[in-house]
Amino acid sequence: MLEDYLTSGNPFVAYRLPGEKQAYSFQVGKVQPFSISEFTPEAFDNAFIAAPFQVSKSAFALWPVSGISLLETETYNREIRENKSFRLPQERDEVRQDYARSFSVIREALNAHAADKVVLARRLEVTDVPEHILPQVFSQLCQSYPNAFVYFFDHPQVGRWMGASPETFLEKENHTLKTVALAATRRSELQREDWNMKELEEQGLVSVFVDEVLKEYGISAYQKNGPEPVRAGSMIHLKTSYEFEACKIKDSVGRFLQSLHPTPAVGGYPKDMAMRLIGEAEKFDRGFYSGFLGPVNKGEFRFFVNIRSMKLGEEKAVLYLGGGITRDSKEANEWEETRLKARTLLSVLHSVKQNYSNEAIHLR
Ligand SMILES: C=C(O[C@@H]1C=C(C(=O)O)C=C[C@H]1O)C(=O)O
Repeated sequence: MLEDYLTSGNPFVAYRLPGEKQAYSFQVGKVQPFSISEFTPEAFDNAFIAAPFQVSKSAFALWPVSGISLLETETYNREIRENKSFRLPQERDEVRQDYARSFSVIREALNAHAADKVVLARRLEVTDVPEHILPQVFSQLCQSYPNAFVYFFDHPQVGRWMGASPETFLEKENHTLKTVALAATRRSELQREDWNMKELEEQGLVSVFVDEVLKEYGISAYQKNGPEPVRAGSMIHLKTSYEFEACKIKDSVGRFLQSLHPTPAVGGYPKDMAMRLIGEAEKFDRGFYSGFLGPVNKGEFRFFVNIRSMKLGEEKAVLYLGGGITRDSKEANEWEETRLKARTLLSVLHSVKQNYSNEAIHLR
């Protein structure tokens, strides 16, 4: 199925929801650019939504040409497992120095108390990624990350993206809305659970922001659990879960999405200043990275943050990797954290490539 879309050049969407066995796919027909403040589950029923990082830019709704099909993801080679011995190759000095420069722009602003947290992202480019291995990479991501939202889609107006996101943005199921405050990163083999002040603060700021948005919408009765550690591939994050009644924002779901996006998990705190600083420090457009995406169906929707993702094109993959910077952040640790996040996709790309051609992956 995915092979057919790729060879025919037809736009498509494929996704696998967290915890589910089956994936879905469809060929894209109608497309509608829209502002996320206009979103209602009714008007966008059956669509797959992709919203960019910047709220001022258009989000896109992609509708199936006809039906949505089930996609088997376990029919591929079961023997390919995430390669635990995978070693991320060294990156070029230039890339390393660019990151250090961007980091110092953010740090100076934080030291001057312009903001309390800013998420700094960078890119990592992998060359020699042939198109024909992509269906298997998707399938392998589904198998390696059963609790992630795994997606692969292509449309000329959005680009070709694949990822395995551990982060819910906003979900509506059975009259209940759910969101999370997810932040702070550790290697999962470090089993220690004594999170330090820096980690508690960077996650706490996401929680503070969610509390503020809920308050702005007059929502005072909500369930809040956490923070608790959650595993995402070879990492552990801290997560606070929120739940409240969907009727509280019945006529303002779109405006609510706009207020919540981007949370300080991928933007920063306060939001507007963090957005400005990201614009100054990062030398590229994030596009759909750290935006949100997911399906809408029968009045319900499941939106996830577009992280642990890559933009695909011309035999290459560009990974986007971010991490929260606070006044206590150390540059070398933050750099290593972005490399750790790269493992989510690179270890799978690597094993699929090895399986096909016995070749390792190459970084540009
Ligand atoms: C921004 C990313 O991840 C986010 C940032 C985290 C952090 O700063 O520790 C942790 C989880 C995510 O909310 C990313 O993976 O690119």
